[in-house]
Amino acid sequence: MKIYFSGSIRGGQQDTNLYAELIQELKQYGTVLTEHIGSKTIDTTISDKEIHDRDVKWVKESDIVIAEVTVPSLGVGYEIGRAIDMNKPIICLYRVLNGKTTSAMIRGCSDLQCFEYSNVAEAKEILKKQLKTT
Ligand SMILES: O=c1[nH]c(=O)n([C@H]2C[C@H](O)[C@@H](COP(=O)(O)O)O2)cc1CO
Repeated sequence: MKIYFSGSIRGGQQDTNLYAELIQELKQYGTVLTEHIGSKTIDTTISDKEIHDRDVKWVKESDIVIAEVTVPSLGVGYEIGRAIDMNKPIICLYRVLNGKTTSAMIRGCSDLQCFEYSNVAEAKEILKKQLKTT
């Protein structure tokens, strides 16, 4: 199974270590196409167009998209929208921080599965349950 993991980069990298942990967990279920999202080092050798075209190609290739959407990110929202158009199964994970929840355009979308969690162990449990049945 090819997994497209989506998480904020330019939207803010405060959750990068959490993404790395989730990516590590996801590797037991398949190949994660986007391991770089779990690293704070941003690749400056490729252009924005190259990033965009590569990532859309990876979304197309993927069997499932898993997005951590706690940190609002234009890129993550865009990838989710493109994945919906491609009829991909999509799982969104988010935490409620300081009473702020995620966008209604994500939580209210019936084309994806959205789960709230509060710690990594809970996120791993959700992934285990969902990926066994996907
Ligand atoms: O350098 C990058 N590499 C990359 O793969 N992306 C993709 C993957 C992420 O899921 C998403 C993050 O978007 P943003 O940078 O707008 O937060 O976009 C985004 C950037 C920078 O926008």
